[in-house]
Amino acid sequence: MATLLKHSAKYALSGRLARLGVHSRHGGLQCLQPRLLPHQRSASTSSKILVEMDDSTGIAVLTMKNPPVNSLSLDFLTEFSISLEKLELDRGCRGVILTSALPKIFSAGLDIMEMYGKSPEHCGEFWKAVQEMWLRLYGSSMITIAAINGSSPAGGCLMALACDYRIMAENPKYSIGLNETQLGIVAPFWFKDTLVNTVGNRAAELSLQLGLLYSAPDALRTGLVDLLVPEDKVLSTASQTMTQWLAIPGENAIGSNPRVSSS
Ligand SMILES: CCCCCCCCC/C=C/C(=O)SCCNC(=O)CCNC(=O)[C@H](O)C(C)(C)COP(=O)(O)OP(=O)(O)OC[C@H]1O[C@@H](n2cnc3c(N)ncnc32)[C@H](O)[C@@H]1OP(=O)(O)O
Repeated sequence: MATLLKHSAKYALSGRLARLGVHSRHGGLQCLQPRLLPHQRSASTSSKILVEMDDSTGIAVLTMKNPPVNSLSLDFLTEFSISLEKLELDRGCRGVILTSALPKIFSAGLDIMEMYGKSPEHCGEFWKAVQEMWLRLYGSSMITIAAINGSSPAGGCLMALACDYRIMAENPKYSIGLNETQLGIVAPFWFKDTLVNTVGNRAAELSLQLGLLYSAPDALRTGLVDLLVPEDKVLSTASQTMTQWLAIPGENAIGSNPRVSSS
């Protein structure tokens, strides 16, 4: 079941995109430039998300700006999914870097106020939006990199785990992890499997059962993140890393992912 996850998410969305007449944009090798000229950039912004697209590289930076902590409210989730869908439909976009505009916080996870004292209808709508966002991100046919420039508990961590690669600021004060058990939430299967796929069975068991939050160095040791860099280098490193990933021709990077190819 675990290995089916990413494949299922991609399949579900590729089916939907195919119905819209959209096919993979991953073409051959592209000459990528690390620096942009202003006319090569385009930006679109909604109240909670800023999307900056570099047409010369095919790399978009999606910046979350939902103060105070980038919590995943219904409005935020909806804007996020729409932004990602637009990028998915943009044949020029091949990679998305996900980051935060807020100091010290990547995302605090689900907005707890959306789950408190709300009607069953609202809760249903909210949970649907959560799953929609997860499907879009985890199943994206673009390369996705989380540039984690602050703490990222619970759903914030899961958002980063849904990306292909995670780069975190090496600030020991920042923490990341799936601490839902501490909050009385039992992890659904897709949530557990996403962690198992990333850190392996034993680390996932400990992490989930104890609801552990890891410091940045411990997150690297556990494999929860792939790379630590100085705080002011998180975004530039994400761009360089994305350039390497996009240099892999065609869909090989996605097709070579064991989570996809073994299922
Ligand atoms: C891919 C798809 C994925 C899909 C994802 C699917 C996930 C499924 C399961 C996930 C479950 C969850 O995420 S449940 C949510 C779990 N999240 C948490 O428990 C996070 C708790 N928050 C924190 O740890 C901290 O706030 C942290 C983020 C580190 C920031 O600390 P700071 O000291 O800088 O700031 P604070 O003073 O604590 O918080 C500032 C204000 O923000 C509010 N705040 C903090 N967290 C909040 C939150 N989650 N929702 C609403 N509001 C929050 C506080 O109440 C404060 O409000 P004022 O007092 O008014 O100023």
